[in-house]
Amino acid sequence: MSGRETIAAVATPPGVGAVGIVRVSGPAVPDIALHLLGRLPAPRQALLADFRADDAESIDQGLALYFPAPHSFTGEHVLELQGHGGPVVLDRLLARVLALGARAARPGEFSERAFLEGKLDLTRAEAIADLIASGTEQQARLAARSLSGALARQVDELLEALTRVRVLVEASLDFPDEDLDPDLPSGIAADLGRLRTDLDTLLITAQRGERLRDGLMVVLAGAPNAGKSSLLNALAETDRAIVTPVPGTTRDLLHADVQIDGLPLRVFDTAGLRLSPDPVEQEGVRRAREQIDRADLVLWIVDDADQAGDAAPPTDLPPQVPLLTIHNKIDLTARAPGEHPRADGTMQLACSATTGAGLDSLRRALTRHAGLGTDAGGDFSARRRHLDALRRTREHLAAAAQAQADAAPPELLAEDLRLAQDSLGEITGAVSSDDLLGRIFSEFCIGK
Ligand SMILES: Nc1nc2c(c(=O)[nH]1)N(C=O)[C@@H](CNc1ccc(C(=O)N[C@@H](CCC(=O)O)C(=O)O)cc1)CN2
Ligand SMILES: Nc1nc2c(ncn2[C@@H]2O[C@H](COP(=O)(O)OP(=O)(O)OP(=O)(O)O)[C@@H](O)[C@H]2O)c(=O)[nH]1
Ligand SMILES: [Mg+2]
Repeated sequence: MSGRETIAAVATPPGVGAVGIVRVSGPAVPDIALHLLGRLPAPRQALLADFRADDAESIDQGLALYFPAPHSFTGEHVLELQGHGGPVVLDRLLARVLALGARAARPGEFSERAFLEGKLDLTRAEAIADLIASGTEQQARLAARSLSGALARQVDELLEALTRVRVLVEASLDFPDEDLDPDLPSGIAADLGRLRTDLDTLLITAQRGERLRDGLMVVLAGAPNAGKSSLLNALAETDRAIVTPVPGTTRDLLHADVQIDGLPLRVFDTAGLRLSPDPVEQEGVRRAREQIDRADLVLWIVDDADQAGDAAPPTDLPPQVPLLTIHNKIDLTARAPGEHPRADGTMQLACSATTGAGLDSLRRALTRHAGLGTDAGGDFSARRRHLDALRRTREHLAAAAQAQADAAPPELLAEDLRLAQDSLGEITGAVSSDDLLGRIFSEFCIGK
């Protein structure tokens, strides 16, 4: 810690508030406190004091809190100056602290130091940012669970199990001529099997957590005039998109952010897919297809009157994107609203954008698609970064299991396990690189 610079920032949001906080962290804190307050506050005890300018005149009267290292948020010496919440007061206070030897903190730098000082693992640091940014109660609840360590604990348990297997394998490498337990290979196989099952379970929970954090991208697609724009408006309860009886009305991509039971959705309206001589419409169709490729879910909209019975969606859609067929305009036909099983076992959903019939079923189908239909009590918020690391871990473990089954040289098995451990360790930061840390903490707000 010594030798590190002392950082400072306004920790409260810009604008006017009852109270505003300047936070300072680093080795120069005691010295800064002496100059600014005339004395060092007793540790962790609020001190009412004048915050003094260099001419000893008072900038503000406020509460000062001193957290000596290592018992602070960052693990360094921390000084909190809780003044009156006006932008000019806080700017003057920050300028004074900078003049006394601190430098302005970069976004996320306090949390980064907390991580580097071992106060927070990466999932908890990310959970702080997610908690602050959460837009729904559900997101806030899950982020709070991650902040309590729900993800970190499970990753640590897996890391421990993985380490135990590695120890067994490395032992057989280091002492190849010893009389090792003849049951060792089957023991390793069993441990590996359990590890892979536990990892898959964690991956499923993390996927749900990621969907709740980032939301689902849902794309409305289909033939012109099917009622895509009308459905966007109905789901968003606005007049976001232009609706006319003219096929080919929508050309640009439009989207609306919609919340269903705390699940954030970004719903895209697209140009109706058809061959058109009109270059503007062609471009619209190109953009629609691009968006379909990126979707978490495509709602394929058909006009119920146009479609006899079990209409199958076109075959030129990307096979990896899940698709739900929606029969719209059922107010004009005899079809009952809600879900109907199709002959091939998949579902189709019937609704009317005009009357609203069947829209509740559609909303339920959307939350079910996000994996939120069930009680999710053990959940936590997760990020794409965590999913990537879990998936890479899974691949390395699969390779390890294969090497084991093939009775491959133990060096290969050991290497796969080492790679698996590195990938898993990235999640909490047990294994990390400067590049990774830079990417994570630069997304935080200043003062955090
Ligand atoms: N005024 C204020 N409120 C705040 C924060 C802050 O920094 N200042 N926080 C900041 O984001 C959050 C609280 N998080 C904190 C986490 C750890 C410590 C801390 O002092 N930890 C020491 C002592 C622990 C103990 O006494 O049990 C440590 O970990 O050693 C302080 C705040 C939210 N509210
Ligand atoms: N009766 C009835 N009419 C509907 C319904 N949904 C949409 N329409 C009508 O169908 C026509 C086309 O609706 P849009 O929402 O513009 O259809 P679209 O799929 O966005 O069409 P394009 O943008 O041209 O691809 C309009 O006249 C709508 O009022 C419905 O559920 N019932
Ligand atoms: Mg439209």
